[in-house]
Amino acid sequence: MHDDPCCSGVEDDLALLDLLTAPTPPVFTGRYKRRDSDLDPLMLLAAATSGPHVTRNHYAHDFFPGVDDPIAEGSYDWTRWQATSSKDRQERKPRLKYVSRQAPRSQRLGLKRVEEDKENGGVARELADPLRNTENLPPRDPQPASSHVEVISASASTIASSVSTTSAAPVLPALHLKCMARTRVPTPHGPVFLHLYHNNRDNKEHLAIVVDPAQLDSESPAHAPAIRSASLDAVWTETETEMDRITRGAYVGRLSAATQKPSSPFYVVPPPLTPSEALPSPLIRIHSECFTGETIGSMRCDCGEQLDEAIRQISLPIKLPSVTIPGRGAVIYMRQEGRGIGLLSKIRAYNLQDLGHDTVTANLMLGHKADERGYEIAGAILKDLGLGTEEGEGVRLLTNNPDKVQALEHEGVRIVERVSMVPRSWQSRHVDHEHEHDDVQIVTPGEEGVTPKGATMIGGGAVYGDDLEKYLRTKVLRMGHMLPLLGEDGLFHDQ
Ligand SMILES: Nc1nc2c(ncn2[C@@H]2O[C@H](COP(=O)(O)OP(=O)(O)OP(=O)(O)O)[C@@H](O)[C@H]2O)c(=O)[nH]1
Repeated sequence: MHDDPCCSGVEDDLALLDLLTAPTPPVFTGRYKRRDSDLDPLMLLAAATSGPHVTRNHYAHDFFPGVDDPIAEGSYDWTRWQATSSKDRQERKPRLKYVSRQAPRSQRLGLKRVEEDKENGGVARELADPLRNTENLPPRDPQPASSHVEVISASASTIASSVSTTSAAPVLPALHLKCMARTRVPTPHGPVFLHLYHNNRDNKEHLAIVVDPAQLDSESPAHAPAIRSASLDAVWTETETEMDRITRGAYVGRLSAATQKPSSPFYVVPPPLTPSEALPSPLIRIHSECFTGETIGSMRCDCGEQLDEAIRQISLPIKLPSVTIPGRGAVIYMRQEGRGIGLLSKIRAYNLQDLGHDTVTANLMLGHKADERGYEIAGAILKDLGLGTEEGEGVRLLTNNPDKVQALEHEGVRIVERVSMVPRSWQSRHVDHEHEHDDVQIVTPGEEGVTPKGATMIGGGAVYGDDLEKYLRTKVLRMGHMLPLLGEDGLFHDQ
């Protein structure tokens, strides 16, 4: 052993390496005292036995290009070794570069996707591709979380709008859906019941905004059937308490510190006072999420206004020959941002629209369909609320979109009437679209002084502007929305 601490360290390492790599296993004699060295003997051993590509942290990369790969830039091929002067060496200093032996991430993901596509008949790609999937969330487990979950299966498979191309529909698990909670929310148009749904299909929390203020008055007899969620009112577990039911919203009447009456699945709803044929069917809107229009008041679209207008119209009192009853219906709020393409793609589409393309072309340029929404979940929510069922009342649907009517009918929703959603900025120049029923009249709030004109979203009132005009015209001209356009001649033209 050397006395020089520097040399003795290296020699110790080499001796240890020799010993560890010897054909017969080493026997520790206690001659090598433990110390911290610059060279970790275990790393040396790992490097010597596992090949040049193994480093402490990287199992698929070389920071120093492999000596066994003469082609790699910077590597050293000893068979070609020639003595060079120190001047030459300085000129040809090898550049050490980071070299990865993995294919680029995009290529590896691409390959993985092709394999998944083969295995799943194309479904995996649709669900896993982060640029196509709306929220970058993984699909949920197709099985319900627990066996006691009350489920509602929808009647038919998802269909996209008729604007969609005819590619093969992915095979999806049967839809299971459940209302997890409900609560009263006061709004400028009156109280509503907000229902939150979970389902096994898309990992999103879809909502139902139920307008049925008559339910808050549990003392007076009801004139119309209550709009309640069957899955919420069901018994979830044998051990659930009244407080469990009340907390999740399964109660009747209005909650207060003094009144807490849980609903019961065995509770028989008293028959309505008014015969069903005299009642107008509940007014329904299937609304798609629009962060820009509803939250930051974007004037590129009328989505915020439409949401507000729908709640306002549904909340209007209904005047029957002998009595005026509160408005009733629901907005089913679907988390299908950007007509199903997601917020990220919608933001990109807006930039393409600023370049001069319309809303349909911008979607197509991004590799999306003009409309990627499905209505199976919306249909199942309506069914859970007892709306639009074959055996119950039909519904009146607030929309201009013929595809939506068709898609909902395909899901088994009984639509007895379509009610137009005329943009507020167009209302003054259009003929009055007020709904007329033989002896039923919707009370206009201005007349009664009940509620101010619906204007609750950011910016309030009517949305207007060039961007919106272009958007609305495209919906009429390219997506077949059923609204008359005002021509340059000053006349309305049905498209
Ligand atoms: N991709 C895309 N989506 C948009 C654009 N503007 C609004 N949206 C989305 O469109 C959805 C609302 O769709 P609308 O066409 O207004 O309504 P609709 O449901 O088809 O028809 P109506 O029932 O008549 O209102 C929301 O999800 C918005 O986020 C846009 O320029 N591009």
